[in-house]
Amino acid sequence: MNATVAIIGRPNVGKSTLFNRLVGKRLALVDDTPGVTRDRRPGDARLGDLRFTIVDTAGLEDADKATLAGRMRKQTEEAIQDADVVLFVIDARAGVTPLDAHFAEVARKIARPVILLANKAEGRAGEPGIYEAYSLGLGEPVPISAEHGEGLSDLYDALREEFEKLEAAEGPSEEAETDIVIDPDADGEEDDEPAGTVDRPLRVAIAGRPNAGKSTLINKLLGEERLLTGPEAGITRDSISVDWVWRERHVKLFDTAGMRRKARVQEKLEKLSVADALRAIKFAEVVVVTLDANIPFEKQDLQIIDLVQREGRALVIAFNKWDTIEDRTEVWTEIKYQAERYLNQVRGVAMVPISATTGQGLDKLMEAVFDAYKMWNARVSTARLNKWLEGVVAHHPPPAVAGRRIKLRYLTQAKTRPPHFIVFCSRPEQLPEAYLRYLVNGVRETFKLPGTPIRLSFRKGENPYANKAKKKR
Ligand SMILES: Nc1nc2c(ncn2[C@@H]2O[C@H](COP(=O)(O)OP(=O)(O)OP(=O)(O)O)[C@@H](O)[C@H]2O)c(=O)[nH]1
Ligand SMILES: Nc1nc2c(ncn2[C@@H]2O[C@H](COP(=O)(O)OP(=O)(O)OP(=O)(O)O)[C@@H](O)[C@H]2O)c(=O)[nH]1
Repeated sequence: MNATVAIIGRPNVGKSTLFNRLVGKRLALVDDTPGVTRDRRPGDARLGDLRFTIVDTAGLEDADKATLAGRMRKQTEEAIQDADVVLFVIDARAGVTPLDAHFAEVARKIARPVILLANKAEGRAGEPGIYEAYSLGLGEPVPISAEHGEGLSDLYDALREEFEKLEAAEGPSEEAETDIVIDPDADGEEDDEPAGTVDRPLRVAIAGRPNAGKSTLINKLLGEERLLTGPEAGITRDSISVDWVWRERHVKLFDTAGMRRKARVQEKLEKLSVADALRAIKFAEVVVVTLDANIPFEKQDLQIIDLVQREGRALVIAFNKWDTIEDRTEVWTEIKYQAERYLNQVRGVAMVPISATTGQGLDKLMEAVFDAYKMWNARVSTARLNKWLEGVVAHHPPPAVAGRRIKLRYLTQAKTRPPHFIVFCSRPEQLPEAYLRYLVNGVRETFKLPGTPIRLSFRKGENPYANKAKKKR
């Protein structure tokens, strides 16, 4: 795979310097007059063992304020069209400017993975800008100094991760890409619902251990014996996908091991299915983990659920073969009880009893799939988060460690799909695990995110707004 990576950002943030750094030759013109990069130029880049094509986007020759934003939008969209990954560069010393914010909105709407780079971060002058960068909603900024060659190993890690995802997605699905379409509306947790159209079907994986009924489930959903009449078992190692429409919404379903059962020797199956599940999970936005309601929460089931959680996918659990259960009330009570015990990390996850053979519960299952997807895309405004954090600090502050209280200063959501929150605090390394869980559960309950994997990271630092205020003083 030869990936193409585009560098975008407003004039003068250091795009050409970064380009030169990655290409290793003085190809692009660097100047501190904004707009000196006149062309979109490609170069062969290397970073560690990564090889890729890097494209520097054109600068804007005239600095006519009235047309700048519009022209940048057009140019950026063009550059992004051919790119697999986008590097969005801001100047950490200048902080987030309105033009950056406008630009970030364009970048957020595109279906490409974006890595946010806070350039000119050498020394401490870039620090406030780095914190501010979280507010762009493009994930965690990677501080770099293109000029001094600092932060390149973090850039390497970020790129590598994206390349790996691209490679994984290159398998069976042509359009399996890591979309980062998220809601630019910073003011609420409603989300746009991008997937479900012809162009962007919602990617749903059906995972579960052998014999749980995955193939039967997919066949029933599709209403035809599609999977079983597919290519011969053993021909492909990839999971297979089928397109399907549910209530006018387009869905791409991925199955895992079903097809291969006949081709593989029995003893291999136990091991394989987890690796297979992982593969399907990586393609998917929502994963339906199918359990046999007669024997739910086996070790392998929990392993698969754990994988989904770790991969940060939206999750729904289907309890299949419900037609074979006699005392349904009793069994359901028991399942709910066990779920509390085993599924603490995805508290409140949607659980749906189904029968893949009779079709019972399948509409409920699909409703749960779309609901889970919606939550996975949720965005909570910074204002609401900090209002909540204020209450936490007042009533359940973190414990004192070695006689000093750890201060929680600021909370913001850096990313969706899944929701990822960043807490700025003093001495993050000393916050106890239990307190972290307390915060995650608090966020989950307060902002109504049951069952969604939630990421919460800690950063050492001040409240970026406090910093700004200080600067002004
Ligand atoms: N301090 C510092 N300055 C940098 C860094 N990277 C770039 N610069 C400076 O920032 C200025 C702009 O850099 P360019 O690479 O030309 O910026 P650009 O984004 O390509 O600009 P346009 O071509 O106008 O779009 C130059 O003076 C660079 O020397 C850095 O890491 N630290
Ligand atoms: N009674 C009942 N049996 C079911 C149901 N769903 C699947 N089965 C049966 O369970 C067995 C396994 O179903 P499959 O669909 O092949 O299971 P799978 O999960 O695809 O299995 P692998 O191919 O091994 O991964 C078959 O005998 C199915 O007929 C259900 O809802 N009710």
